Amino acid sequence: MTDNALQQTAVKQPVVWCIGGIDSSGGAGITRDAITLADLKVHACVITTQATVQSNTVMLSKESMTASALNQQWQVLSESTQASAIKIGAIANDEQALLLCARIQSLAMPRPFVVWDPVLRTSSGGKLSELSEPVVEALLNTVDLVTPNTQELSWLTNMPVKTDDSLRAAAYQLIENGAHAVYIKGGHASWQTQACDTFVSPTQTIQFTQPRKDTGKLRGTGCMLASAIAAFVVHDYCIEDALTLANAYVSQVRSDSCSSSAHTPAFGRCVGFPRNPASFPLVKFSPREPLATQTFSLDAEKAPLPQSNTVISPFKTLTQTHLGLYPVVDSVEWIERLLPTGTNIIQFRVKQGTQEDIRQQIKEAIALTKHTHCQLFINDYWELAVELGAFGVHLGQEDIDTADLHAIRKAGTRLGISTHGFAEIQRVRQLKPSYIALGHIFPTNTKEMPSKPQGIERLSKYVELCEGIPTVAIGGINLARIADVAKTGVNGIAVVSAITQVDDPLHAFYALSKEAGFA
Ligand SMILES: Cc1ncc(COP(=O)(O)OP(=O)(O)O)c(N)n1
Ligand SMILES: Cc1nc(C(=O)O)sc1CCOP(=O)(O)O
Ligand SMILES: [Mg+2]
Repeated sequence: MTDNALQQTAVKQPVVWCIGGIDSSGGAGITRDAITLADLKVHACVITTQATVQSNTVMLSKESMTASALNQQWQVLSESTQASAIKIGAIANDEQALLLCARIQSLAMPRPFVVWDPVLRTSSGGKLSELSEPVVEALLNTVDLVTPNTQELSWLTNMPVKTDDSLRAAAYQLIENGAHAVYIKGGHASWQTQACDTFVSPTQTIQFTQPRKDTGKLRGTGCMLASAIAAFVVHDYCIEDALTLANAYVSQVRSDSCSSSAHTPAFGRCVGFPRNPASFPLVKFSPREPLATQTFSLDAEKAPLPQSNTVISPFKTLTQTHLGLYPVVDSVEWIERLLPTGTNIIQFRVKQGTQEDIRQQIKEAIALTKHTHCQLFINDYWELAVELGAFGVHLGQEDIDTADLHAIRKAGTRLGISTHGFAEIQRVRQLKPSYIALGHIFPTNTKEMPSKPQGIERLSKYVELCEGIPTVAIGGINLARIADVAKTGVNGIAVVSAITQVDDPLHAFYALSKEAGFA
């Protein structure tokens, strides 16, 4: 590659500024950050806080930058590049920290996302940071996310972190102290049987669980994680997905480094975008509870705890997994009208009406489809669907917090669940539903969506991740877009307006099916 071509590649990629120490052994610090970012198609610019002399087992010495040298590096960078995100690692002292706080606060709004990995010690045993309490607080108030391990969490809060309860209390304390969000790495939490990372923000708690893996000699996994989070944020993933992907990325590098001897173990290798479903964590969402009322003992069936070794029996499978076009309609008349197309699946999605009226309509819909091969899913009304013996029920993310999933499974009612990204997929994969819906792929006028449209590239990755569970794409799919959607390998394509808002719905059904290659 010519210098010119190299420069062009770099310019096209988003830029993350990495601020931290140099590890002369090459396993951690800003070297690790730059390698991770390059692996995830992000260009790293670096600002050095200190130069450390260390091997893989021991730290010999360190030399900190003066605040003025740090300032000069910042100045030079800000004149030549714009940071899409900033990743901070080891900060040597209060002077450096206060300078960084001031510089970050002076950035124009909207500021880039800032993640601080508060490295206290190196894995080779050396102390890297001497920060006073008020300065730690100033940093916590400035950055968007802080990613301590349990020892660093204890240092940041001055609280013991030795159990799940004390970990949660310390995380909540950090939020009370002004941190915007915290992601605690569970690798050092020796009391846990699984490796459970915990994200806490003022509004929610998310747990990411993996089986514990022998880390081998791999170093710099904390730097890797925080850099990967920054990379996925600048690639425009929502924070929940960026955390899920970063967790999966580190797990994939770990597995690779344990299974292969063709490289230096402390370095690991580049593995690229995480694609192996086995590397993804189980994800559990819960609202953040007030400190005083924490219980954490949620009903295991309503909100299953992420235990990667728990055996959950699957929901009843579909009778045909080749779903084809999946009309989503709001009346019995629509079902009657579309049944002659021979559709394999249809959804009754009604948002208005009294309970009695809806019960009557569901009864009629079931009667209409009973002796056909059409698989009828009832949206939202899971109790009526179970009671009246519908083929299946379709539920959204909020619904599965409250629905009695055990009752649905016991009744043999199939279950389809909506998802909108990697974190939600990892939340529901463990429930083993009859299908997973992936939305919304394109902008839609049918429903107000809080999430962004996913696009075809992400859809392909979601389909891969759902391995073994049938998938359905939904959202803004029409005749012009359906062929690209079908190429991703989804089992079904759900449409509302492309059938119900056109002059000739039957013709639209056949045309869409043909274009998708279903007919
Ligand atoms: C196939 C399919 N996918 C997604 C949805 C959306 O379901 P939900 O999140 O429950 O939202 P509402 O449809 O209830 O507004 C769906 N219905 N079908
Ligand atoms: C009901 C619904 N759920 C979505 C999701 O992403 O969960 S998108 C959507 C609307 C789909 O309608 P149309 O085909 O007209 O765009
Ligand atoms: Mg619903």
